Amino acid sequence: MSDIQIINTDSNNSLTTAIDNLDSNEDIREISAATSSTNLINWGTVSLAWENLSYSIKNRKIVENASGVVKPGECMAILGPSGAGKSTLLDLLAGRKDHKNVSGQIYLNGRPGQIKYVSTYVMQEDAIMEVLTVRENIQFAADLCFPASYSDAERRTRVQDIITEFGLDRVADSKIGSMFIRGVSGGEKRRASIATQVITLPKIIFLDEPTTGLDSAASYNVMKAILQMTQKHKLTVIASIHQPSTETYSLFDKLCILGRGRTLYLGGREEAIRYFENLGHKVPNNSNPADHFLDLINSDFLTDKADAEKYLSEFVNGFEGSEAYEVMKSEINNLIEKHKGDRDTRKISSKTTERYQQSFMRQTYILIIRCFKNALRNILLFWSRVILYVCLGLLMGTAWWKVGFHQTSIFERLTTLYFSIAFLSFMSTAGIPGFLEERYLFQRERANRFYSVGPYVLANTLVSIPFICIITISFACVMYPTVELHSGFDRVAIFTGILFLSLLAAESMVVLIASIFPQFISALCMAAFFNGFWMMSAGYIVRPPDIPAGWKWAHYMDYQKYAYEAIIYNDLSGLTFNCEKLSNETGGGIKQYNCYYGDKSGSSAQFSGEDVLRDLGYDSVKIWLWAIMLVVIMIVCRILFYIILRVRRAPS
Ligand SMILES: Nc1ncnc2c1ncn2[C@@H]1O[C@H](COP(=O)(O)OP(=O)(O)OP(=O)(O)O)[C@@H](O)[C@H]1O
Repeated sequence: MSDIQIINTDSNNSLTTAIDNLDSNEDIREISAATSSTNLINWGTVSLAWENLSYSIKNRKIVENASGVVKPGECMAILGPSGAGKSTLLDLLAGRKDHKNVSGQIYLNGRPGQIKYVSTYVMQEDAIMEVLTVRENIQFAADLCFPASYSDAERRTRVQDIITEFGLDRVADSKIGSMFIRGVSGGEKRRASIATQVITLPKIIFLDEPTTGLDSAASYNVMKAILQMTQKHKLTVIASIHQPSTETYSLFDKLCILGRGRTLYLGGREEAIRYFENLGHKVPNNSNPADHFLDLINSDFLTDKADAEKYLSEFVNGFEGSEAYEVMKSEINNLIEKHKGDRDTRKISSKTTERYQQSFMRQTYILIIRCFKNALRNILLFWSRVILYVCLGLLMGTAWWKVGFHQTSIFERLTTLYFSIAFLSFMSTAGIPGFLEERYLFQRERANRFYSVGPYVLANTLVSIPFICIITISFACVMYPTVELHSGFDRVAIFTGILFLSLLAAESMVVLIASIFPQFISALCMAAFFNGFWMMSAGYIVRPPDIPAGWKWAHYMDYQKYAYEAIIYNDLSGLTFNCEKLSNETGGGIKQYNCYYGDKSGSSAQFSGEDVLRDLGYDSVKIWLWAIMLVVIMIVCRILFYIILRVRRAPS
């Protein structure tokens, strides 16, 4: 019987299964559900072993013939010089590499298995919301990934426990901190980030360089917290690490030392000193053993390639002929032998087959609360835009102060309205940094199966609505009365409503672009490019009849066209404009008035807004239909956003 015990949380019936023979997707899905829902529960322990693991790219062996074992309660460090293959080995063990380039075996409790369903991979970069407190971040993670059967009190207790385990009590209610808010220290931030990702106590934890960027004291505290958790909960932990200090090094139980993808040593940390001493490389007194090993095996600076190969091969051969190697091999064999008779014992109850802990609606609700808090506190996301738009409203108000009803005001009205749509839409790009930060967190949490794409997209969409509403109203309140556009509640309401829908469409387009181009500069460039493109085809810079036939499609796809035409129609219809007076005399063919629109015979002193709309070709605009078009464009962008997130995986 396997060590892996899965408890059915819904029925409280104990089910036992082995994580093996998971050939069909159905099985994988079931195990995934069961394991993630029971990580916190009495689930047994998992040992990880690998044999003859190799990984090649373009005929180059990045990891070669690696074998090893890590048992529950052990914390192993993967050490090696830069480019030795530490991250690659970690990724291989975590099942994050393309199978077609991988050979060898990975065993969970001595049996082949699907590792990603019993493990968590903690990446180097912090994945945490900077404007939330340490406790809020951990609490949201707990709300998302604990089984629904857990009460609020149980979740809070577990959150407090992990805060204490990671030594974060003192800063539990401090914000993480961003460029605008002074927050916790780098080490505390790293610990909080790790805590949010391992709160379910996955049986195996992979950490990619968890101490990168931290000073030695902070690194020590991070590793100590991880080690305490490893021992307390009998977890299996593997971390790649770059030059640990003596104190940090002393926390590891095991070492795997790599050189150019080959295993130069794998075994106990303390035994490593004796092992290298036997090879004639005694660790000098009062020196850091990790530094000594790394100096010893670093062949990068041997100019002759053959010499470097020979030098490393001596270590590889030395290890393969050593007692440490025999111990490792017999540990792997014992595990395989012990679990030889294990069979996939039972089908897991259908009640445990949900992939996520919370229902779709509950995931959406939790994410809405979190996104809302983030948007409320994250100055970059919306508030910077509110300030910007109010300033812009003031600027426009002073530039086009009370435009009036002379025919020359028509040009000013068209320009003001076009500028309102085009520039405000353009400024949606200000939300890119905040969105990218949130997207990064989404990728990490999705990879750890906290929630699915649908709830995230829905939460992101719904939360943007009230904030864009605030932005639109604050701009309209300043600009509309100062420019003195068409008065009346209904006119103001239509202007604000159309601007609001246009900004929603612009926002949807920006998040879509940023999801396709997730690096800040490329997202910014592409968003600017598309905004420029829509500005050009909206019908103001190039009048609709003059748009070349080959570009007509862009005009009809352009959300700015619908917004611009709708607010022009809203403003001009029902108004009367005065023509330029040329002469007081009448008769004899003398032109009394010069009218830009309407009756141009010279006898008419005024023309209507409808005349202007007809001349410009906007007389067939239907405001409600154009508003629907804006909603359709927004929905299409959001659906594409969903599809992009679904098909795009987090970079490994
Ligand atoms: N996808 C890839 N294509 C080509 N070469 C790769 C790829 N992935 C890794 N490598 C190469 O494999 C070697 C090992 O890379 P890896 O990132 O695992 O090393 P590392 O020990 O983690 O290095 P560092 O400590 O500098 O992060 C490097 O020489 C790297 O250039």
